[in-house]
Amino acid sequence: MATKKSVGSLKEADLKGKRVFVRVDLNVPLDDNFNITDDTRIRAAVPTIKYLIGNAAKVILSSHLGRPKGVTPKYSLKPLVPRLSELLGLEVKMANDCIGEEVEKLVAGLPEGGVILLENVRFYKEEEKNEPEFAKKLASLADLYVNDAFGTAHRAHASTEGVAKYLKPSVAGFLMQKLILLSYLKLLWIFSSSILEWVLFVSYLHELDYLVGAVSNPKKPFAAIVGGSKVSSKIGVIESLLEKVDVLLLGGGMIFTFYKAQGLAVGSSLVEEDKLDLATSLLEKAKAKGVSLLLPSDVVIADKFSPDANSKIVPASEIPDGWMGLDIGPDSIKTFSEALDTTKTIIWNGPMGVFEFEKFAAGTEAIAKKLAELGDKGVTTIIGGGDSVAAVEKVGLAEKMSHISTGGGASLELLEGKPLPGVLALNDA
Ligand SMILES: Nc1ncnc2c1ncn2[C@@H]1O[C@H](COP(=O)(O)OP(=O)(O)O)[C@@H](O)[C@H]1O
Ligand SMILES: O=C(OP(=O)(O)O)[C@H](O)COP(=O)(O)O
Repeated sequence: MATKKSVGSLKEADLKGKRVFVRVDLNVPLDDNFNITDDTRIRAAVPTIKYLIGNAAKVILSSHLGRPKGVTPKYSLKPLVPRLSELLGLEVKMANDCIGEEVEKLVAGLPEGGVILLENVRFYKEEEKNEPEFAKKLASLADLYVNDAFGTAHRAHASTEGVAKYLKPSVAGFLMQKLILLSYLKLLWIFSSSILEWVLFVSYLHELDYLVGAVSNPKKPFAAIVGGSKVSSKIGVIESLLEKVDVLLLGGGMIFTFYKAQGLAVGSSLVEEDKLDLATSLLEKAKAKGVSLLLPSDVVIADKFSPDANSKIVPASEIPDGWMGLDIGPDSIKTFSEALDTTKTIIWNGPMGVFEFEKFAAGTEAIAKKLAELGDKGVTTIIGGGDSVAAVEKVGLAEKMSHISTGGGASLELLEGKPLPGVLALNDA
């Protein structure tokens, strides 16, 4: 990092009349009627966009939503336009595509201070493959590049990484700038011999100190809670978490791969078959390291993936064929709560269950309440991830947490010490 500082930051860029390609992470949760159930990520993108509008730039917003395979109306970004327009105080224009002639015409007609939102960039498979020709097409729409998509900073995709090669300057937005400062602070912590320098720096940037503390010097015991459904993306992170944490609680869709690796039946629960060996080795590693790795002892199972499914609570070892685990059970909530009672720092990514369905929300809500209660007692609590933050917002406890991060996988990879491609690609990184 910090190799090409001369090109400058967003504050130094000449913006008047310039077309700016802004990658944001607007991957927000939507319900079945396309209502936004949590707008945290939209709100987090607003300061950068408002700054660009205020400096007479022509703003071209790009984001993904979900993981579509090709053009899928369900994953259109259109439902976000009203909320985005409301937050920005102007009418955001929606493009029907993210590249091509029609988009070029829309961009050409953009007034200074105007904003268009491109359609879901993942409608093109070239996005995730980071294909140079696709990145060039995105780049051709603009004069400069701003990346403010912290939640997607761990992905080397065309709109998060590739495009930076063809658009100069390419700089961080304000949300991402926090991240770059964070990386700097990490190095400072490692190399600084002056505690005073460190204390001064951290107090100056106090909004970062929770994450910095968690990354470099957590108050111990340190616990991580990992759940959610992105098992293949996140199971690998557990290996490095085992180097850092004293307690590791697993929930959500993550657990069934571990159960299966132990020879338990998991019915039709979410399982990553090719991660069974990894799960076994993680259990062994936890034991060897003396990390208290807890899997739920009971689960709430359902006969279908639906809010009105029949449900029952069973021991983890008794999931029948045809049933799937959609939440952690009451005994597990109790055990997890007790394990958290003695900790001083907690980082949480991934809901404990399918909290979007009331029948399977109890585990996530109980853990959110536990963190809020511990936060009141001085424990540092950090929540990251689109759905995890949505869950905590849903129960009205976001304000109680020490730090809310828009990134789940990105925060975990940061904690792992991995360089994030979306940050490295920038001129000011
Ligand atoms: N047991 C489970 N089976 C399937 N999906 C689950 C399970 N538990 C939680 N989930 C789902 O995980 C999703 C969130 O996962 P993820 O994207 O990894 O979290 P985040 O967005 O916080 O990083 C939620 O939509 C939730 O419904
Ligand atoms: O929601 C996201 O990450 P998260 O679920 O880890 O918080 C980001 O938008 C990245 O999405 P991806 O994991 O489909 O690349």
